[in-house]
Amino acid sequence: MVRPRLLVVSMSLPVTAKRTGEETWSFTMSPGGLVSALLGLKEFETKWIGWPGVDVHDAVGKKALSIALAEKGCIPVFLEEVCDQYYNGYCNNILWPIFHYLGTPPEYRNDVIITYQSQYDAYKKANRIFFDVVNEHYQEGDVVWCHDYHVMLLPQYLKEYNSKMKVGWFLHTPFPSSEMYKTLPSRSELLRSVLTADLVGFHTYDFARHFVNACMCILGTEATSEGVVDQGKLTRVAVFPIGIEPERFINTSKLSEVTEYMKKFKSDFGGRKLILGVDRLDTIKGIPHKYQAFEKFLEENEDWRGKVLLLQIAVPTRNGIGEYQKIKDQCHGLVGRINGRFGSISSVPIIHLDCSIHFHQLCALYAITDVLLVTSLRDGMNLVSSEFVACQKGEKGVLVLSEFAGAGQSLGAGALLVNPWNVKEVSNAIGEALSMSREEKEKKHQINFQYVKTHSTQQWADDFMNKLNEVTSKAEQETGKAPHELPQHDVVQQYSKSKNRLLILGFYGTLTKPNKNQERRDEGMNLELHPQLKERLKALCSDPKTTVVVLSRSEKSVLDQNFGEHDMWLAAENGMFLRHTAGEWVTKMPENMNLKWIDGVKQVFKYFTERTPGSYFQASETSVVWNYHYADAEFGRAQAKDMLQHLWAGPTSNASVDVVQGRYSVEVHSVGVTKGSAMERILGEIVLQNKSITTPIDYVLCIGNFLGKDEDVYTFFEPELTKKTMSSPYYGSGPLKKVSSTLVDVKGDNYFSVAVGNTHTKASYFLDSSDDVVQLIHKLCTHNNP
Ligand SMILES: O=P(O)(O)OC[C@H]1O[C@H](O[C@H]2O[C@H](CO)[C@@H](O)[C@H](O)[C@H]2O)[C@H](O)[C@@H](O)[C@@H]1O
Ligand SMILES: O=c1ccn([C@@H]2O[C@H](COP(=O)(O)OP(=O)(O)O)[C@@H](O)[C@H]2O)c(=O)[nH]1
Repeated sequence: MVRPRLLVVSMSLPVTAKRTGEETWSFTMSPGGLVSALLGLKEFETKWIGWPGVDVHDAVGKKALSIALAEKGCIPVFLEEVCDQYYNGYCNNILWPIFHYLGTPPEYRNDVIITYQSQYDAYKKANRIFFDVVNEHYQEGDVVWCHDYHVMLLPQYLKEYNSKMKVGWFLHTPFPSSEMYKTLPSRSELLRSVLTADLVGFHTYDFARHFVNACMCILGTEATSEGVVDQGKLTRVAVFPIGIEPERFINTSKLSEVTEYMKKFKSDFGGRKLILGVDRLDTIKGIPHKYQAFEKFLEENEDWRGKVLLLQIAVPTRNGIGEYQKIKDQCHGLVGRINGRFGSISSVPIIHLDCSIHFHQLCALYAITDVLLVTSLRDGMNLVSSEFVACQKGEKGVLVLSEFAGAGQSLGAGALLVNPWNVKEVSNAIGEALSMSREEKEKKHQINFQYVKTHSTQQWADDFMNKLNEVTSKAEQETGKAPHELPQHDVVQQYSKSKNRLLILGFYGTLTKPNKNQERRDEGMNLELHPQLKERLKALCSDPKTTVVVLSRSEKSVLDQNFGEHDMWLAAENGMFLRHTAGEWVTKMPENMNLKWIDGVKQVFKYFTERTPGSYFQASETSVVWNYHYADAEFGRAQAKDMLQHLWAGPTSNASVDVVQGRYSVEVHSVGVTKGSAMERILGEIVLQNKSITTPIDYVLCIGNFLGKDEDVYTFFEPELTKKTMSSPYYGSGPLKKVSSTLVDVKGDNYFSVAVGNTHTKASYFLDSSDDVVQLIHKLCTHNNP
């Protein structure tokens, strides 16, 4: 099978560069799990795009570094002056703490606007720089795999530029509950961008669920078992727990150098039991909590004093950030205190090392460890746990693992899970691990070893890529059916040529002001006519060759209020009532329409409104709608489900009604009340009142932001369907009889059906927002005089 080339994009490259001369560079491996994990991708032709860990300002240096990195399959991204504000600022001081439930750091609380905004600007700039580099190296067919919170805007930049690029985004950290995520000022922009990717991946179900939930609460998208649906477009969201490259650890542990280290360390530690900690010195790793728990253990277990050593490898990280300096001091203080309390002339209970160690030493330590202690307060996965499992030999050690690490979900069965905030619990777990029987330790180890062996990095990447390919090939199949961007030039040209035009316009989302933030809570507010439309509509409607119909689900009074002054047709309640603004309302309900169900439905809606804060309902003459735009989204949805049960069991059980679920609404109306079905009657009335009509309608433009059930209006005028409709009994016996053969003359090039803000539609074309509708109307009314 030919695999596509893979462009991996992450903030850091796997190597950190150091300048050794004008044109010479040396490299060390970058720390952290993301790098370790991605180095395990062997079966793809991979180019890695990222920051080389240094600022380079001169062209000679950049060129030399690019050449040296190219030999390692790496492409540098030079971030220059934005680097500090971007990496230390927005990424690691805003996104990182929020994603790990630490909240916004204190310094931002007094300086939210300046600090936040300048750092977010740097974030945007940096993402643009990443975009430029990806673009420069992208070849058709490549897959672009974006990693982590550093590049959340990248999917959007890539897709805007080339919608055919296959783009995946994977988050290595937790995605927090929406309650925490909501505090981020740029919350919706980041979510929207991530949703443009073809596939979005997380380590655990919790993180995926939180993401889907945040989209639902903040953007008002829908959740399905496959992912997030926004305006009909589905973004797949799935869970891919990362692994390690087990063979690398297993084989390295067998090397003689490693065996030598094992012997040496054992002798250095003087027969004491070894508790090991390996973490970047990061606030989320809970190192102070680990020390406090160990102190408690020593306090309560006098017998173990002098017989156990806690060795903590605290790998330096993010030195440019104040919080990371503080945590270092805090750890040093605690170690001093505990060593002072429980140490002796010949030994101390804690060795804390502020450094990284050689891979062979790391494997040797993993191999001889009795207890690996992981007390992360939050951790995306924690690969150290898996590495420890892979390296264990002889009598096995025990994994004590924080329940707040992603690894807790995959290695929990073979570990002692702990809440790192509960010092006593961790202390007890240390005791339990140290005294566990050999058999029990072996049993636990085997469970985890099987998992680690079978869930490799390669497997993880294969799963992600297979899913991405599946998703994108499905999307390609569907692209043929997708609507095209409205060719506005043709729309205007055909308009100029035509003699009798019909314009059918929706109201909400079509002629109202667009929701700028694109957040759910703003949706219910935009019920007023777009401010730039008034004059333009006036001009449009005063053209004698143009008939304008506003076809909305709104009530008569709302249409009167917004459009009463123009020379046009108003079709309220999805066409159940119709009037020309010069005349009175007439009822256009089908005969024998039974509306007896309305009172019962109103009672159910009233009941749920009282019990759902922020919800409300509106009853018109032919339908009842319950809205929960302003209610808690998740609760609103649960209530809506419950409401459906009540409706089906009660007032709608024997009634001929449709119950339609909108994004934040439940609507009940008589069967078949759709905009498309109303079109026939509307057209009949227009013709009837326009007795002098001599020219057939030779231009139809239908624009809306309609519910799925109302999209039948887009197909109503399609040339083949129009012919069918013309010969239907309705026309034969009704008011259109006389003009039926000459009523509508649309052949396709003079018919435009347009969905606003929705590319998953039956309409042939789309426009992005009502701002575009305003522009278009402007062009139509100035077509002779632009
Ligand atoms: O490059 P740094 O800023 O120094 O940070 C190192 C990496 O830390 C984070 O790693 C995460 O990825 C691991 C693998 O998926 C996961 O096991 C761990 O729980 C995470 O914390 C960060 O997400 C990376 O971007 C950094 O490179
Ligand atoms: O001196 C060291 C010790 C460990 N590690 C590696 O750092 C990674 C830590 O990954 P983890 O997922 O546990 O946490 P992260 O640092 O990514 O948050 C592991 O692969 C370790 O082998 C390292 O780079 N240098």
